[in-house]
Amino acid sequence: MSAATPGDPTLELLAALAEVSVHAHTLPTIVTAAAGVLASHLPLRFFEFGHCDPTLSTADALFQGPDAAAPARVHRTLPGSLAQSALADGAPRLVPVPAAERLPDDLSRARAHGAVTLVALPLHAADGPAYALLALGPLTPAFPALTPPLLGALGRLLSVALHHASVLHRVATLSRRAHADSRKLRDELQRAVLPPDVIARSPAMQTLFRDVVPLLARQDTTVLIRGESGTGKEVVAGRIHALSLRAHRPFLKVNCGALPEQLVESTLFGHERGAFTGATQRHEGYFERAHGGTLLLDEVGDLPLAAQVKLLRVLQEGEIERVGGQTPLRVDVRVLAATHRNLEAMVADGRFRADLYYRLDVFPLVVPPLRERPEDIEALVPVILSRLALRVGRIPPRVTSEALARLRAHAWPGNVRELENVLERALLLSPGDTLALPATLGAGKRGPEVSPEPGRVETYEEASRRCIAAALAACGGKLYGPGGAARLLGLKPSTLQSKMKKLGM
Ligand SMILES: Nc1ncnc2c1ncn2[C@@H]1O[C@H](COP(=O)(O)OP(=O)(O)OP(=O)(O)O)[C@@H](O)[C@H]1O
Repeated sequence: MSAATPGDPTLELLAALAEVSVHAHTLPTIVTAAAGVLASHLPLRFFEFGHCDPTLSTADALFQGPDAAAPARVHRTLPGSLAQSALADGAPRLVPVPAAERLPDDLSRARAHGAVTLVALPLHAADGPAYALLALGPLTPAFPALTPPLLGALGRLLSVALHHASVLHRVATLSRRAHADSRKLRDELQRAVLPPDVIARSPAMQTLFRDVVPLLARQDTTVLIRGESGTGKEVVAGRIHALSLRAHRPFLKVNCGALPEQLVESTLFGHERGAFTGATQRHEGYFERAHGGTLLLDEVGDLPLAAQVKLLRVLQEGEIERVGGQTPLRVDVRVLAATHRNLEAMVADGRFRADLYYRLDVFPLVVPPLRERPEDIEALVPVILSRLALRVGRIPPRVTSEALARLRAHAWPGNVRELENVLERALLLSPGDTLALPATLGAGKRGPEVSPEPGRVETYEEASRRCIAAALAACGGKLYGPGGAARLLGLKPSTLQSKMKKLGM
């Protein structure tokens, strides 16, 4: 600095470099700005600039500065031996390049017009010592203006700029990492945290909801959700949709078992006006309405064979044809299918198409029956009671440990839906603040058979429920076919089904 006097061009040069150190935020911008300042204040016709880490041992590594964004040109062009000698004693200095030194093309061209000199400046960067190297050439009479004090001041200014750059670089890296971490955490949280009304306390359900469902949600494959009636297959399907990229698009559910046979196709695929008597207007089916989203085909085993063929075509080709329509329509729908039936047996009987079965069964998923996860019963009871009580404007009643033990001991052939029904009845029977369970929960007891209280005659409904539940429990929940509850009770499958519906089982 001693070389500078007010009005001196050297002072102006330092002031301009000070500006650089304040405003430049990355090493390349420091380099470019400093180079611009030097070029405008010193009549140099050529120079290059870079910084390097003297702790790296080989000459090549010497030019690989700690910042990957450092100007590559210097890294490539300055011979390592030359740079090492320029940086040898750690003091700011000018090193004339010997005439015999082999130089890269660009510096050789510069040397054709005069000598080339290196300027070595020790810098103090945030992450340890570094050096700035300037290759100057060809020299002009102004060159001696780069005196050692000026070089020292230049080095200090560049150190400050480099320090800023390095701190900013770290802040930017940390902020990028923090962003990525928070995104990851949010995703994990979304996966791990279930909505409060979805219960998964048992290990089996935790694995299902925390591991399997998020994994399936990320794919766009068909999933076949299996499990006894009322186990929560629709709840699982809803979570798959909610965690998928289709979450902001529709999630529709159609119960294939509840559709009148002659309307199955038009309900699923739509129909054109006049396609059949009564088709007074064009109608969009479930597939069209679910476009972009997810469609749950509940009770897929109940689809008539004709509709099965059409469904297979949609799954394979992504196209539907409205009933009475001529042109296929492209639809983008993720299909989830659910069933409580034994589809393998139905395929063997010819009631379900084998090709459709294999197409649906891409990823089979089984929701275990409630009797296999008593921990969930305990957690479900307060959630269901709160929901039911809220509906009728009551405070949820207290559940005694005896009541809970009874609920845990029951076999729940109708699973969570049956638990909901029992609790609804119990709530009606409990005007006070303690839940009173009905004398019989149903016939699906795991423990010793509990008969109605002595002296009380069972109602017809209670007896039917107990009888059906016992048959279902004996058949492991299987309704139809050999070893099914219908055969055991001597009923037609459709009769058993309608009785169960009537009883809310
Ligand atoms: N894990 C759960 N947490 C809270 N409620 C549940 C859970 N599983 C099921 N339920 C409730 O139980 C009832 C039946 O569930 P859902 O309709 O999903 O069963 P499903 O297996 O699809 O039945 P179906 O075979 O009759 O179609 C619903 O009211 C649902 O909200």
